[in-house]
Amino acid sequence: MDARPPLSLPRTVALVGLMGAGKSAIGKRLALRLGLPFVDADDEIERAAGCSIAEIFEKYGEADFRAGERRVISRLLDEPPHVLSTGGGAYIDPDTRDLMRTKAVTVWLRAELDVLYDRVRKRAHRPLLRNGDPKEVLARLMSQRYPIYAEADVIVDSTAQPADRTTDQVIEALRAHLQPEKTPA
Ligand SMILES: Nc1ncnc2c1ncn2[C@@H]1O[C@H](COP(=O)(O)OP(=O)(O)O)[C@@H](O)[C@H]1O
Ligand SMILES: O=C(O)C1=C[C@@H](OP(=O)(O)O)[C@@H](O)[C@H](O)C1
Ligand SMILES: [Mg+2]
Repeated sequence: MDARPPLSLPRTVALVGLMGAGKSAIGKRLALRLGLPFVDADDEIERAAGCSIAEIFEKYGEADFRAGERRVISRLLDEPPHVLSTGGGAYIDPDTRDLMRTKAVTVWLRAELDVLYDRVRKRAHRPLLRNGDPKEVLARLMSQRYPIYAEADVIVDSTAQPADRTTDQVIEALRAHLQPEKTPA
């Protein structure tokens, strides 16, 4: 039993990381545990566009998707504190990253290539993984994006362990970041 007071969040917690890191899955669990609303930015983009992310990429291309993503995330970051799972490229866009830096506590769910691949290979809805070998695409994106995700406020490893355990680790890492004086060394 944890006798410490519940973690209170002054700002939205935004989860970042590559496709398959578990941003959506861990985000839902984290919101439940913290008693906060959960929002998946990708769902909000689909709702605003009236079509799927794959269709947005097909019809308008990635640049238009990023512009829509920026608008939606900007709107969400002006709402009261919640848990926000973002799509893997959101934090890579410099303007969206600036918004998230200013208005959210950012958490990078860092995962190894085999873990990511094992999670994404079962589903085909991610447009960036449809062109070429998905494992090679993920490896390339890791080398491009990991130095940028590393700028997040908090970093937690998303391993093959149960998702609830990773959620516990996110909560501990947030506590250490937000209330360092109350966290035992
Ligand atoms: N330990 C785990 N942590 C996070 N996700 C997991 C785990 N084990 C299996 N998964 C599954 O991996 C898949 C990819 O996760 P998802 O949350 O969609 O990632 P993202 O939003 O970062 O792309 C989901 O179907 C999720 O249920
Ligand atoms: O990495 C990316 O650029 C993308 C990740 C996806 O979200 P998930 O990371 O939740 O799969 C989604 O936003 C879109 O397909 C683009
Ligand atoms: Mg997701």
